[in-house]
Amino acid sequence: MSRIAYFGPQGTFTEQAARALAGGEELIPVETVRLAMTAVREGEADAACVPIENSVEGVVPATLDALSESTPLVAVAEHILPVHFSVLARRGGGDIKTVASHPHALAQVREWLEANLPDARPVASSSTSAAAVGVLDGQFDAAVCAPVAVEHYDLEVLATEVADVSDAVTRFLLVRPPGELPEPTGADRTSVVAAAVNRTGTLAELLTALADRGINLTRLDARPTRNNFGEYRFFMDFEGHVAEPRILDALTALRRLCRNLRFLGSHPRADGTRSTIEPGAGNDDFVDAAMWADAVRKGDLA
Ligand SMILES: O=C(O)C(=O)Cc1ccccc1
Repeated sequence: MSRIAYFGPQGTFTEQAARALAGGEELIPVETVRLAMTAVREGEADAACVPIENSVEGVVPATLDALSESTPLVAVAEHILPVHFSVLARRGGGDIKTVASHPHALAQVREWLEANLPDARPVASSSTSAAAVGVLDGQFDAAVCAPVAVEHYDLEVLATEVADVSDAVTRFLLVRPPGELPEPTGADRTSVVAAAVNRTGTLAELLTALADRGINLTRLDARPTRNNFGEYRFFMDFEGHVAEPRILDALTALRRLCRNLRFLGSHPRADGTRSTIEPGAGNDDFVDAAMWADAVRKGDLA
């Protein structure tokens, strides 16, 4: 049985995603996203389940930072969860003066809190379940949690189905040390993080390397390198799988353009969306062009 570290404690959205991605495996709750990945890097877990991006709030910065540091990990699977929240409080508790949750959760219920708990001060906690634990401990008066949290924490449900944007979703990754990659399916996503040299036009060059090969970008985020003020790493997700000639060609182009390029995985997309293939940019076109160039080089073609 594999050991899967997940961003816990018990009852987080990430636990729900981990169950969907690796249900029969041993699930180990870990306090932060970074520590979940450290558990994998240090061999205490075989894989980690972490949140990566939300349709309302965007990327989870802690996940990007942990993916770019230390030894490489690659994403081998993803899961998308619809996200709505339950608001929990101590049984028989008094006024709600503080309401705690993960910053992503607070950002997604801001309007609801203003309308329903206008006097409560929002307080950031490390995860939605950490907020529930804080309510039990008397640290906060209410917590904005995943619906499953009530199964783990003896708290009263003040409200369910809370969400300012009703169809919000969060995408989660299963990451593990580099090894055999999942097979390409035609509906895949590839991720990289690029440390480009700091000169005019470098980001445009990276994006052009993809655009020239007809590769559709699905996410672009920048995070500071932390060492040099003004220097950034670019996280790019795009359609396709490294096993495809067109994607491999793009990766080698990116590698030439970057001071440092880290491959973060190729895996099937949870939404099943198949890659867009532009005219002249299919895998057959790349194979055919490479064969033609090879023949020219060998002098087989006039
Ligand atoms: O704190 C959690 O439950 C998480 O898994 C992170 C998170 C927070 C808010 C929305 C989706 C995921």
